[in-house]
Formats: sequence, structure tokens, C-alpha cells
Amino acid sequence: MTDALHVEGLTKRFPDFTLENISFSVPTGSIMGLIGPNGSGKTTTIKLILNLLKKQSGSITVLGFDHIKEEQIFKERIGVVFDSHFFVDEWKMPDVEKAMGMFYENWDTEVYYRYLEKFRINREKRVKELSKGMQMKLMLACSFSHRAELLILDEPTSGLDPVSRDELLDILLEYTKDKRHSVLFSTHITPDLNKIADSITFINRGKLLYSGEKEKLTESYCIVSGSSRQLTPERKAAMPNIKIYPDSFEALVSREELSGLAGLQTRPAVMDDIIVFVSKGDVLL
Ligand SMILES: Nc1ncnc2c1ncn2[C@@H]1O[C@H](COP(=O)(O)OP(=O)(O)OP(=O)(O)O)[C@@H](O)[C@H]1O
Repeated sequence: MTDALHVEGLTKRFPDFTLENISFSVPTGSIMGLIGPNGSGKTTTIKLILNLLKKQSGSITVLGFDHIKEEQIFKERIGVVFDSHFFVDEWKMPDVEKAMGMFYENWDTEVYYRYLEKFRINREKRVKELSKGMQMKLMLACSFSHRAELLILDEPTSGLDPVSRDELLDILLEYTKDKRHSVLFSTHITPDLNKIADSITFINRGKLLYSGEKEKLTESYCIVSGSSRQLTPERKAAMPNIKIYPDSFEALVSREELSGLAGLQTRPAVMDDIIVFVSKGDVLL
């Protein structure tokens, strides 16, 4: 089956930052989390996919369409949600409907109002009167109303309270349940990944550190800890992702390397461990 999104060797140079040779694929019917610390290149990657920025090199296909040559076609078939809305503040819900309906050939007014009802959005309200969570849902309602097959979301949950966040994640899970719809979403929030992501693409300082199944990432690593006395120079050299405290240390270690570290305490790594350790160390996984 065609991947919903395929990015190959993507490179973009800014004066002070380079996104370097990024490759990943979002399989159709799945949810991928795009993660990385502030300034790692997540938004740049999304803007390049959407052809809002010009890449230096690489290739991108969205739903099988070249993202530049066939931009019009793929944009009809995807939904985009940024962390702030793109509507006019004064618009009421029918104004949003009219504007979006003109933009998309596939637009279905009935579906739009059905989603407003489902999301409990009062059609008489103005965009500016909606809470951030409601504005997010309005953007999703618009995506669903033109039957988007792929959603690309840039930090959709960042300004939301826990209830709205949870609702949004449930909507995305429901959306991909039929295995025909796919999602790429960037986030800092690891519980969101744990809840809905099938796969992860992890970027740090413009470099790709990992792209693949979520479980494989966490299962491949563990946290090793011990006292300062146990941190011999050989052990220290074997553990590049390490945090040293006054009397102890903790390190992120791949399971394959564990055999050389007998006698130390170990526990399974969770997503937060991996993000924090690797972001500091910049060691390729
Ligand atoms: N138009 C631009 N011109 C020059 N530099 C830019 C431009 N857009 C982004 N950058 C730089 O690219 C780097 C990556 O930024 P980007 O917004 O992609 O990171 P991010 O991972 O989305 O961060 P955050 O999590 O904080 O949103 C930053 O150093 C930023 O200053």
C-alpha cells in the first residue's frame, strides 16, 4: 500500500540552522508523532512538506503526489491544523463554511454541520469567541468536511487543557480507525504519543535520530544507574547518554550494550527518558 507521506533526504539550510537529510514515511492508516526539543526542526519539516518553504534537496510525496508538481491535488486531499487558527476572527460558523466551501471542490456542507454538532460548536458564535480547544475542533471539522485523507498537525495539543487534549486525541484515533486515514502530528507532549502514536520520528538539532515503531524505540533501551564509585572510566566511555550527579549517575543504554555493564541497576526506559537523554547528548540511536 502507498505510504500516506514519504519524505526522503529532505534538506533545508537557514543561516543558523540546517535540517539535514531527513527521511521518514507515514504508512496509510497510521498515526506518526514528530518529536524533538524546541528548535529541532519540526515546524520547518511540516512547512517544507506543505511547500510553504523551499527545500534545498530531497523528495516528498503526499498521498502519492509530488508535493510541488502536484501541490494543488494533494492540498485538496489533506487537512492542516496549526496551533492557531487561520480563520477571520469575526466570522460566524456559516461564514467559515462559505469560505472553506469555495476553497475545496470536495466540500460537504452537511458533514460540516454534523461535525459542529458532534463537537458542540454553536453555529452562531464568532471564531474569536471559541475557546482554543473549540477552534482546534473547528479546524478538524473543516478537514473532515472535505474528506481529508491525511491530517498534518503542528503541536495541536500544546495550548489545550487536559480534557480538550484528551478529546482531540480521541478524535484522531477515531479518524484513523478505518485504516484509510492517516495523521502526522508534531508534539512535545509524551503522554499524547503514548496514547495515540503508532510510530515516531525524532529530530534533534535538524538531524534525524529515529524513525520507526513507537514500541521498538522504548523496548530497545533501558536506564542504567549506580553510584559514582561504580562509574569507572571504561563504563563512562561505554555510556555516551549519561547524566552525572554528585554521588550517582544515570544513563540511557541500548539493550545490546547492557552485557558490558553487569552489576549496575537497570529499569526499562520510557519515552520521556529517551527524549531527555538523547536531546542533551545528540547521540544517534
Ligand atoms: N524562516 C526562517 N528563517 C531562518 N531561520 C528559521 C526560519 N524558520 C525557522 N528557522 C530556524 O530553524 C530552526 C528550527 O525551527 P522550527 O520552528 O522548525 O523548530 P521546532 O522543532 O518546530 O521548534 P518548537 O518546538 O519550538 O516549535 C530554529 O533555529 C529556527 O530559528
